[in-house]
Amino acid sequence: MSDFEGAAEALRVAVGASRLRVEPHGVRDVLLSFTVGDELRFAFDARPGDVASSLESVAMGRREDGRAWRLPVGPHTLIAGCSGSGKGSLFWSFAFGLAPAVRDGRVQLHGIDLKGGMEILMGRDLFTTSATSAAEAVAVLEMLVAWMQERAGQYAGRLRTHRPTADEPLHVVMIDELAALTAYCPDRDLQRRAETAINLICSQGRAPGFMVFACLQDPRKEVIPSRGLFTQMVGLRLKDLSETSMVLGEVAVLSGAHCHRITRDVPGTGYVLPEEGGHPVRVRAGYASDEAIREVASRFRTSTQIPVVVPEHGGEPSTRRPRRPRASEVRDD
Ligand SMILES: Nc1ncnc2c1ncn2[C@@H]1O[C@H](COP(=O)(O)OP(=O)(O)OP(=O)(O)O)[C@@H](O)[C@H]1O
Repeated sequence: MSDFEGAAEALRVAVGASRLRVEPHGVRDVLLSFTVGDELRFAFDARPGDVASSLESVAMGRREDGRAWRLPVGPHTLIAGCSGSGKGSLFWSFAFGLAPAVRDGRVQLHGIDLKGGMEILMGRDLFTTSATSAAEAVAVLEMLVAWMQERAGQYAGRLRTHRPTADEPLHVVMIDELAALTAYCPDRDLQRRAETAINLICSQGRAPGFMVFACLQDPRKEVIPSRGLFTQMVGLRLKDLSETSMVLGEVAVLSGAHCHRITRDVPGTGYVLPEEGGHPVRVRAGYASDEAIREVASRFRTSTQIPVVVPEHGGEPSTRRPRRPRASEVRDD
């Protein structure tokens, strides 16, 4: 087996394949799988999800074997990739996948984008709350923690798993750059409160239906201490082998996750560990243009938007809790 692993790169080049996988097959045999051509070389468009979707997983794009790439909706997802690796396309593919459920009220998205809102404001109609400053982000996160704990209290001894409905939606916090909140935030108090709230949602949110989907450039522990609370990771293009190992684990690197070898010309490409187990799979997300984001946001807009209010002269930021939309108010266009 190790002889074949050692010769794998030479064999791959000799055959002209884009990829060679070497794995044991039974007790004595070795299986060599060549991928000829590259399914993921050309970009393709992100599309809104299926209206009848069960909310268990979201169609994000394609896998290297040509099959559709579906990402489990949660509970908590971390997308790591350096600048320009295409995190935006994963952010929007995920939001597009949930868009039909946003329109029918089963999902509420909460967008946090501390890069001046450049990313989320384009699709703001999909978001129940939009935070573009650390103070706003903390207001939203603390509101969600309070809702989560209230719902968990109501479920205690009665229900163990949340089923999203328009009355009790799934809440998904979507963070454009997690480190802007947890590592580079100039206000230490807001940073501490944001970290506490994210940790609480990541550790207690699954059962009552509160999830986090966050993007991150730098996966080091100093930058994201709560990395271990995220239940699934996607590794896009990363700087080096040690970063790939931080995101997907050493075993995944040994079995072929090569985020550090992804080239710049295929943004949105990364590796995931499939739910069913086995080798890491190379995937690519669909591309969401600005026009597509605006179009999907207007078509699937949420009927519940909550203004985030931050007092001008100090004091605690707050959000106004909305009345839950009645079924008759849910649009059907
Ligand atoms: N799936 C994709 N297919 C084709 N092009 C893409 C895809 N995803 C992103 N791009 C393009 O790649 C470039 C970088 O993408 P993006 O801004 O999403 O990267 P990023 O990882 O968010 O970077 P940063 O962290 O600096 O914001 C953009 O020009 C974008 O249009």
